[in-house]
Amino acid sequence: MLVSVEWLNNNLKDVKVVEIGYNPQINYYEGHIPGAVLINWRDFLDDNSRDFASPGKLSKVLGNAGINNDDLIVLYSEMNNRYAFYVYWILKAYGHSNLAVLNGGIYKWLKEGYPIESDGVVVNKKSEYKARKPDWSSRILVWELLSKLKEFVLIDSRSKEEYDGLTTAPPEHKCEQTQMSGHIPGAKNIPWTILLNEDETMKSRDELERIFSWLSKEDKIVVYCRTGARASVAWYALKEVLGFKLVRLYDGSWVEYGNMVGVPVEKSVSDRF
Ligand SMILES: O=S(=O)([O-])[S-]
Repeated sequence: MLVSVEWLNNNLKDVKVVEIGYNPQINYYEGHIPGAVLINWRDFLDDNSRDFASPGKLSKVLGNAGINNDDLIVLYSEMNNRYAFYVYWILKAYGHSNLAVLNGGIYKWLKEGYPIESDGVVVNKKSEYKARKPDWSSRILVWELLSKLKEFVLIDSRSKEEYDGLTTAPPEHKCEQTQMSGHIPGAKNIPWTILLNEDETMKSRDELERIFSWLSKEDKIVVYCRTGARASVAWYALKEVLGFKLVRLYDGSWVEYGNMVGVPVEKSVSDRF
């Protein structure tokens, strides 16, 4: 579910607002939505790998933030809300269905003149959260992707420059290069920014239908980007807005694929790396 800034402002007392922090998390301290707790996106991951937190760890993270299983969680994040969609995808897998992303995130909130708080970190009374074992039917791992590559309709949510092989990372992630540039063979490039309006809200259902009109409801769709965050916006648009049933996120994405030996890669320009 997407909620508007107006709706959130009217319902702040009845929901748990969570800002998903990236590094550095200065933005939260400079100003955040009143009552919003800060949880870093890495807290949703395992401590020692890029896999996801165990149900035990997730229960602790959400419990420490004062969140209960029945709470309506409203997520927003830095980086154009991309980590809010990513965490939405993770929490859905863990069975938290009372979940929303703030449409347009903090950018839209500020633009509309709603109040912010900047007097330190919000600390809620701890609660007893119980995360269930995750259902990863919306996720695909690289071995399955590679073994059935031709079965899938692949959507690459990165920028055209990344897709074309001109760069391996967007400017905000320049330090984290991959060995190879290009894209997974057969993938179609639908940069994630196409799905958003200028005010960072998601495009209307009609506009999204037009963007994805080349897909059929039976297609087995796989979306990917560099680490899974931008592609989670496409996953949301396809699954939650347009109702495509067979859409999965390859969260290993280019950071995994572009560092693998011997996997097929397509690029639109000659090798520059
Ligand atoms: O948004 S990202 O995961 O591609 S860096």
